[in-house]
Amino acid sequence: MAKITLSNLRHSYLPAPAGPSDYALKEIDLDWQDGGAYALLGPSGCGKSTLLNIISGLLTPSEGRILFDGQDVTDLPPAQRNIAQVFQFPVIYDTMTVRENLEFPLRNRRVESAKIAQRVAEIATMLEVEDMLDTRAAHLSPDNKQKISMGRGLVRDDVNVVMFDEPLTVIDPHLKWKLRSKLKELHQRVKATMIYVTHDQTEALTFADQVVVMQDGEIVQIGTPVELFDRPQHTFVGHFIGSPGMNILPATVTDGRVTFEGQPVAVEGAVKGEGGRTELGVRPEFVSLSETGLPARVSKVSDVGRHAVIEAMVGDTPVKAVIGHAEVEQGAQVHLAFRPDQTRLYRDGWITTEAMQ
Ligand SMILES: Nc1ncnc2c1ncn2[C@@H]1O[C@H](COP(=O)(O)OP(=O)(O)OP(=O)(O)O)[C@@H](O)[C@H]1O
Repeated sequence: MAKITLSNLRHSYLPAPAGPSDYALKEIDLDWQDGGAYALLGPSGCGKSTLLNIISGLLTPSEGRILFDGQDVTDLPPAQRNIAQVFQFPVIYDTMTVRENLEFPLRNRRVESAKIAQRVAEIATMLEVEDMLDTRAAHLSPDNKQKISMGRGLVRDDVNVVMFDEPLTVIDPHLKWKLRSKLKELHQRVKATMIYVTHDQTEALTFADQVVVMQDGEIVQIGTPVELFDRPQHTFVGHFIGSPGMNILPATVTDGRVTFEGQPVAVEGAVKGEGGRTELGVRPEFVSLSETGLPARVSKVSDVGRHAVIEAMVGDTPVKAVIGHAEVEQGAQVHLAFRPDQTRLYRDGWITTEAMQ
């Protein structure tokens, strides 16, 4: 396994890019540590596949270098990069048995028979497919085919990185959670550097120790799932992660004091900088109903199992709050309180409050 360094990477699909908007990847500097479990998370079109293809060598970046353990591989073709990839759709040979499919990447590398048998047995146990080893792959369900496809990606222990590109796309929804946690467990056992590409926050947060969040060709934050939830560095991360996402509310700052819809709001710490577009960020989990606070009218109540999500209008701005059952009805006049240590200020999208000590 290897540490992977992306240095000053930029990529445009246009022959003569003029400005930043012509770049599918704007400026990427990033180290993927040896043995780490990473997710690359972002909406469709943000540049995930472009970045993955640059790492695997299918695409040469317009600018910048890729290093594996300090060695420049930018000009190496995919076959010489020693990478295993698992794609959205299963890549297996239908005419072979499950065992032969798992053996294939090792036979291709002329690994000795005893080692192949041992490795295939290990992977089959981890994936819980021992009882299918002699079944012809054509007879497997789509879920099991994808499991075997993952097994083929994991069976070699000499690859630099294993990359998963939206691997749960074909998996039945009720089996997704099972495979999600299985993959996490596999990482803990195999200890390979793994990069998991997805637009699904649940998949990213379940699998990864570090999540790399991308938007519009840029990395907006790298952090643990808890860090991304607790203190989003950018409004995009706040909004994209969480269900529902963070409330991002227009705010005014005068002499370091913050107001929202004409009312003062306490934020987590001192406000830095000045000018630009200022917004408050507070997660619905930290908005509560209170005796005093921002006057609001409840416009929507959705019961979502263990709690309810309400939307309440403060002036012209909707604010979401997670509250207990039946605390309030649609149309009710209420007051909202934001928990100050969980209320952040953003300037032009980026966090601008100092964290509370
Ligand atoms: N071969 C190509 N030629 C021109 N533009 C491309 C090409 N491939 C991707 N793009 C553009 O580059 C940007 C990033 O696309 P990319 O496929 O990397 O995003 P993504 O995050 O992987 O999206 P998805 O999840 O939909 O695959 C998009 O604006 C896309 O339209």
